[in-house]
Amino acid sequence: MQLEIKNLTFAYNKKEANIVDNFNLEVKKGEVVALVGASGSGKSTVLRLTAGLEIPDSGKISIAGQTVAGDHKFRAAEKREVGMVFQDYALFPHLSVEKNIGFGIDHLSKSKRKARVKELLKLVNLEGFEKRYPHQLSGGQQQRIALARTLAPGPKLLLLDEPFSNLDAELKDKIRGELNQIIKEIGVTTILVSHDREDAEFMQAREIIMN
Ligand SMILES: Nc1ncnc2c1ncn2[C@@H]1O[C@H](COP(=O)(O)OP(=O)(O)OP(=O)(O)O)[C@@H](O)[C@H]1O
Repeated sequence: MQLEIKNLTFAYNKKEANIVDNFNLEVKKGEVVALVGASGSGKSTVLRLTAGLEIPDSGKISIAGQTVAGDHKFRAAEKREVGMVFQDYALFPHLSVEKNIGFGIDHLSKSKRKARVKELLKLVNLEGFEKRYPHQLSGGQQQRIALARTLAPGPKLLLLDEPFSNLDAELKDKIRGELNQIIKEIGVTTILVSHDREDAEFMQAREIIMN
């Protein structure tokens, strides 16, 4: 299994009800899974726990066979090799596209990093955009750059939180198609959060209903 979640339980406020309560999930390598369900059902929280942005109250999370949370272990977010794209893309506004994408691969030599950035820009169909800044990009282009940045280090797991929520209907169809193609092309194991089941169908994802 690429991701294994066992009896995961978590509350933001420990005096209140659990937001995630005994949640279980197994995702195979290369699989695309969609967490769908009502607002407030804890979809984003499951992603945050998987990424290492929250500490579970109990239960266990394993990525590619290694325990990252539970059994008295906790691996920090930056050591999990998990890539997450947030709803608002969160590109660094003061950095060029090239530097945004290169952010997570600064362990590579300058020439290798440059080549990797080029490769990713090709993947997301934005060749030649290296020197642009986020404010010079459309919403859809920003989203693709955010995806390229997340994919740059070659994550074991790609987490997408409502990736289409900021896009108008027409753009949404286009982006969904492109995203689907990119994910399938590189075969990255993906968990997508959406309040819209149509997104899951479009991405040919296995649906997990949360409530
Ligand atoms: N940092 C936080 N502190 C306290 N409560 C929080 C925090 N983040 C989320 N919550 C609460 O936890 C619950 C689950 O939130 P979560 O974002 O996981 O749901 P969701 O299913 O992704 O919803 P949506 O579709 O609206 O994004 C909500 O009731 C929310 O108000």
